[in-house]
Amino acid sequence: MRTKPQSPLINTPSLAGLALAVALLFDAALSIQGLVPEQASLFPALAHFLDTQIAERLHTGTALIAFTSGIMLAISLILIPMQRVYRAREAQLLRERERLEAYNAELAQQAASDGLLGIANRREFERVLKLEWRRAARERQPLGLLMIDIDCFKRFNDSYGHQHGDACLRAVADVLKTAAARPGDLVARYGGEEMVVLMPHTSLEGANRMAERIHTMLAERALSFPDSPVAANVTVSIGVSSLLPVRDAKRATLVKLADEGLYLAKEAGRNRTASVPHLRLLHSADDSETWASREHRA
Ligand SMILES: Nc1nc2c(ncn2[C@@H]2O[C@H](COP(=O)(O)OP(=O)(O)OP(=O)(O)O)[C@@H](O)[C@H]2O)c(=O)[nH]1
Repeated sequence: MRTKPQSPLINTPSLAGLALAVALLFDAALSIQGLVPEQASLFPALAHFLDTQIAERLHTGTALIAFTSGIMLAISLILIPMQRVYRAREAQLLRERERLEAYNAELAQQAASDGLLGIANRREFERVLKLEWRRAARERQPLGLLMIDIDCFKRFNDSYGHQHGDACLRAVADVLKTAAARPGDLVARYGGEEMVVLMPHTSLEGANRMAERIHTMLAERALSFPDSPVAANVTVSIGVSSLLPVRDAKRATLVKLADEGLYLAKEAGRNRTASVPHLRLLHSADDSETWASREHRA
C-alpha cells in the first residue's frame, strides 16, 4: 500500500542545529540557482544572523533532516562564529589591498620618471605642463620654463666614456633639483642631455634668476671637464621663457620659446642664459586680456 509522502521535516534540537538547518537549506537554494556565495547577497545576511545569534562562543549541535524519500540525515556540527572568520579575512584583504596600492604607486612613479636620472621623464613633463598651463590660465599667473643643455657633451662622452657621461648627467639633474626647490617646480629630462624646469607662478625675470642660480650652483659643483672649449668644468646653456596663458597663447609656444632661447645661448658662446624677444600676454586692470608690448631680453 502506498503511503502518503511525508513532507520534509527538520528536527532542530538546539540553536546550532537550527542554524545548520537554515544554512543547509540556504546552501541548497543557492546550488539550485547556480549561485556562489560571493554572488549571493543573502549570504552575508545569514552570516550576520549567525554571528549575532551565536555571538563569540563555539556551539555544537545536531540537525536531523528527514526527506520525503524516507532518507534521514543526521549531522553533528561545531559552529564557529563567522565574525572571527570574517575579521581575519577582512584583515588579510586589507593587507593585500595596501600591498597592491603601494605596488601601483611604485609602478606609476616608475612610468613617470627617467630611470637614469631619477627625475620626471618627457611624458610626465607633457602631462604636468598641460595641467599647469590650465591652472596658470585659471589663476592668471605666468608659467616659466627653462630648457637646459650640457655644453659640448658629445666631447665629454668621447673623452671620458659614457659611464662618466651618465654620472655627469645625474650630477646636473641633482643641481637642477636642488635649485628648483618650490613644491610646484618640476625638473624633467626632455631628451638626450636636455633637461627642463617648469615653474608655476614665475615671470621671465624670475625664470632668469633661477637660470643664474643654476649656473652658479653648477660652477660650485666644479664637475671637471678639462677638454671643454668653454671652461675647465661642466657648464650648461639655458633657454628661458615665460607666458601668461590667456587668449590664443598655446603651451607649445612656451616650449618653443625656451628652445629658441637655448639655441641663442649656444650661438652666443654657451655657458649662458638667453631668451628670445616674444609677445607677452598681459591683462589690464579691468581683467580683459590684451596683447601687449614686445619684450627684448637676451
Ligand atoms: N652618457 C650619455 N650621453 C648621452 C645621453 N643622452 C644623450 N647623450 C649624448 O649627448 C650628446 C649630445 O651631443 P650634441 O647634441 O651633439 O651636443 P653637444 O656635444 O652637447 O654640443 P652643444 O650642445 O652644442 O654644446 C651626444 O653625444 C649623445 O650621445 C645619456 O643618457 N648618457
